Amino acid sequence: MQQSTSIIVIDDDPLIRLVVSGSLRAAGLNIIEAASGEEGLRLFDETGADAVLLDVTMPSGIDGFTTCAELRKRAQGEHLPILMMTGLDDMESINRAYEIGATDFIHKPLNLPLLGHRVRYLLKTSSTTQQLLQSKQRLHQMAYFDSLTELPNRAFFLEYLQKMVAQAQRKKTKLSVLFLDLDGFKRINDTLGHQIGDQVLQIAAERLNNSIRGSDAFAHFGVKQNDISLARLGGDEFTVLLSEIERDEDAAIVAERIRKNLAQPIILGEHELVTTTSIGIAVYPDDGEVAENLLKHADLAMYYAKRAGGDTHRYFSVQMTEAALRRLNLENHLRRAIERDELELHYQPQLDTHTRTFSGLEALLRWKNNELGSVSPAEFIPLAEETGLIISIGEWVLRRACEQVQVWLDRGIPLTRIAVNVSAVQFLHRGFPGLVRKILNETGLRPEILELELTESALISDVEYVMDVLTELKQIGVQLAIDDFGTGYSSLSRLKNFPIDRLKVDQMFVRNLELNPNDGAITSAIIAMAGNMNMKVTAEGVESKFQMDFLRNIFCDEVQGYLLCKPLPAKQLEEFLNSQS
Ligand SMILES: Nc1nc2c(ncn2[C@@H]2O[C@@H]3COP(=O)(O)O[C@H]4[C@@H](O)[C@H](n5cnc6c(=O)[nH]c(N)nc65)O[C@@H]4COP(=O)(O)O[C@H]3[C@H]2O)c(=O)[nH]1
Repeated sequence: MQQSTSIIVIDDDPLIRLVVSGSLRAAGLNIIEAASGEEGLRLFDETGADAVLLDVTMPSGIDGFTTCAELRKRAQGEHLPILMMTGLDDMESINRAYEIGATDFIHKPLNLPLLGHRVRYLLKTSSTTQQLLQSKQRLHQMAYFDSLTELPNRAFFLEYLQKMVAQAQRKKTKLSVLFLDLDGFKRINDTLGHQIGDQVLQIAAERLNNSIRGSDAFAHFGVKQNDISLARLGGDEFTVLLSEIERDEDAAIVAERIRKNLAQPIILGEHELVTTTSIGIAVYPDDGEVAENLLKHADLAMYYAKRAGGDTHRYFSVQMTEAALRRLNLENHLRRAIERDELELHYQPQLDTHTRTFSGLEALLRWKNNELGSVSPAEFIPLAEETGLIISIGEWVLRRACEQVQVWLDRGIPLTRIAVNVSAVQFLHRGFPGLVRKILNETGLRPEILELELTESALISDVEYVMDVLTELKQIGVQLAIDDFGTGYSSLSRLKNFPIDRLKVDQMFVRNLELNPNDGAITSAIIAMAGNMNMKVTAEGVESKFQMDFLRNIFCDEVQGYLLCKPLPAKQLEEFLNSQS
């Protein structure tokens, strides 16, 4: 036992103090003497102690029981070994001593030679108990808290939510679960690395905490309110529980406060990041009567907020479940579409307005499934992007299109270009340029024949990374086009830094040419500016002669649309091209 181990001996009898202290000092312990309960408490507060020896009867002040109870109330005294000194047959005192929190007792007259051993034994068992307690606390922390943000985790949240649902049921009140997901977090992680990703999550957790501070949602749980009013479920998913709301709308007020706080830019070194948040809301009892369903429905509502473009909130509705079932069904079938040979490419010709010949083709994906019938790419491409299936599907499209065009070129059909749509997810996936190079090698197609149609959204993330990929693609020798131009975020001045060969004006402008003179003006301006930047322009969705003439008059390089030809399967497209020559 170390000399620094200190024991407070509290007894009003100076003789007992003397002999007890002497015996304990001889056992190597450091002794502090106190002549009353009050003095003992004061000394404990001032110096602390590893154990206390305490006389039961001290007539002049507070007695041993009160002193023991007072010691136990102190944070430091909760697990303090307290040895009480009682009369030999005083069963009542012994029982009371245990009830009040004494660790053990010794009776008078004291057996002094044994006293040192007794106290050392007590200290030893107490330190083992302390260690057990600490490991229990650590285990609890690990099981119920997330180590990165120190927020409660999914297990904690679900248990707590169950309790709160039971309470809401008893009290006939409403509660609300908010399910949060950071928009574009995966991209931050992928492009800037996990360390930055982790920092973003920590900052988000802190902002969340600040957003809900002051709410009393967790007051009754016996854990500090700010620690548990929200949880991190994993990844970039967080939840907030509002355990009592009056009206459904109250949840949206909280959601909006959170959304705005989280949308503030985050500065990390030289990076300025904006992470917006999508929030789904489910309200008890309407949206679910058990915790798991409420959480599931809030998650589903979050997914709809995300699909609406993110940075917003959505309330759960029953229709969402139906749509989710369809989505799940679609996803299951889509996973096996390639191996079941359900995918096919159609090709739509593009007309060169200067030479009046069909110069290029756009490959458009079609999916026909026995159970689902034909599914529109507008429906399954976003699903493929969300599930990551677009990586294998996109590779299939690229290979199939290159193979087919090479076959046509070998047959002497004079094609100068095949345009293939590339999703943002696919473009930003590591190794995309390598894949393009590999497919060109495998199929033997000359690189300049292949044009990759990128979306504006692919270009707005990490500018440096995007520039590297574009440069590598240009080194391979392929052409680069921006699809659906005019509707997205890019301005032409931003695009001028990128090595882009062509803009495809969005169908929306072409559709309104007859009705809205503004759209005509915008289209003319895009064509003029693109010309200045050495980019060609293709107009999509041309359906009428008026649109065609208008576009030709403003020197649009190429047009594509139902007026000329619908997207056709390979065989029919070949017949169409042959009929034109
Ligand atoms: N109203 C009208 N529509 C016309 C006309 N001419 C062509 N279209 C349609 O307009 C869409 C043009 O393709 P997009 O803007 O790239 O838009 C495409 C593209 O974003 C995506 N997509 C299609 N195939 C692929 C693919 O292989 N990979 C990826 N990542 N996306 C694809 O799905 C979208 C929709 O494809 P589709 O349904 O094939 O729809 C095609 C095409 O069939 C017209 O005169 N009038």
